[in-house]
Amino acid sequence: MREAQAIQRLRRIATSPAALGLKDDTAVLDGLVLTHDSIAEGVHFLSTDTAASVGWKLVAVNLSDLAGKGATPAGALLSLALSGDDAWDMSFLDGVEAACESYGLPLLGGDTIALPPGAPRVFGLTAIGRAGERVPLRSGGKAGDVLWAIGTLGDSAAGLELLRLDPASTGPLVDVYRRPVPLIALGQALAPLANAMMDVSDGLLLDAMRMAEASGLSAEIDIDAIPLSRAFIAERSGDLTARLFAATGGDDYALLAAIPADIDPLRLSLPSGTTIARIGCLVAEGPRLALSSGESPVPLPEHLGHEHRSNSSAPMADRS
Ligand SMILES: Nc1ncnc2c1ncn2[C@@H]1O[C@H](COP(=O)(O)OP(=O)(O)O)[C@@H](O)[C@H]1O
Ligand SMILES: Cc1ncc(C[n+]2csc(CCOP(=O)(O)OP(=O)(O)O)c2C)c(N)n1
Ligand SMILES: [Mg+2]
Repeated sequence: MREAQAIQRLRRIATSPAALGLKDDTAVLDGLVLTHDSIAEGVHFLSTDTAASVGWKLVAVNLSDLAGKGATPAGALLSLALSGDDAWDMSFLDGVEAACESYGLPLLGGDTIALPPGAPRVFGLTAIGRAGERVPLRSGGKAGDVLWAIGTLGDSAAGLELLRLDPASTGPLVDVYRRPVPLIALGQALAPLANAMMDVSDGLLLDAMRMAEASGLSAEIDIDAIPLSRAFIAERSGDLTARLFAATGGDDYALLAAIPADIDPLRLSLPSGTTIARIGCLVAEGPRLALSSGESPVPLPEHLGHEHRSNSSAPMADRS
């Protein structure tokens, strides 16, 4: 089954208005922003990744969803699966602690289980945030809004490719893959201005299409405007192939915001070193997603980003 099919089925269960029809990254209940993301060995991290970086990543990917809604971290519940390797598990918790301390996220509780020997590691975290004066949804985009990317794209996917070639790889791209930085302060600064906002976790093109879909609009993206880091360009160049890789690789934990054209977020006093780039706009007409480079249209790549899909089609009876 595909992730989208599962969520479609879940929509019939999640009928509370707070669930926002499962059409956003978070739920919004009584002034709280709620999100839950899991990470699994072989799916979100490599067996060779350090335990502390896995703990950090679990917290960071959840905080990124709060950042996308401009929320302030208020608390977390951790789902911990002990692997039987005590040193690994302790180091994992060091990583969880470091990220919680860095972003002022109090751990409030959770659950602990032990995995059967050799089972892949899977962890979950529920992050709870306090909503700001406005919570920008995926669905709030207006025709004419400018699309802004906050943070660089493609670093993590490039880091993962380096690690696949050589698990001993190091450097800034590997660091972004292992220890993503949630853009909490930027999300808080932009939320009051944005008609729509979300974090980019599955790939810019897929997430931009989701924002356009939720807003009943079309997204136009200038592939040349996608923000790339110096490390990314040094590794892969800034040509069209590299840019499409950056726009579809996912795991970025950047933000995508739709902001009215008459507001210039570059005028805000954003934290120094912030990368923020005007990458396109939302329009009323046209295909759901259109790409261009210079003045020329660019055909959409086959895969716009990462979507989970189960490999097994074995019926339940065969699984026992
Ligand atoms: N197993 C699940 N049970 C209930 N809701 C789910 C489940 N999986 C995903 N969702 C909901 O579907 C929506 C989309 O999920 P997802 O794509 O994972 O969001 P994000 O990329 O922001 O983490 C969210 O509202 C999420 O809460
Ligand atoms: C070992 C490994 N293989 C592949 C990837 C790439 N990858 C896995 S999940 C994902 C997208 C984000 O994960 P998801 O579970 O969809 O998070 P969410 O969108 O729910 O925040 C990407 C790009 C990875 N991070 N690690
Ligand atoms: Mg999720």
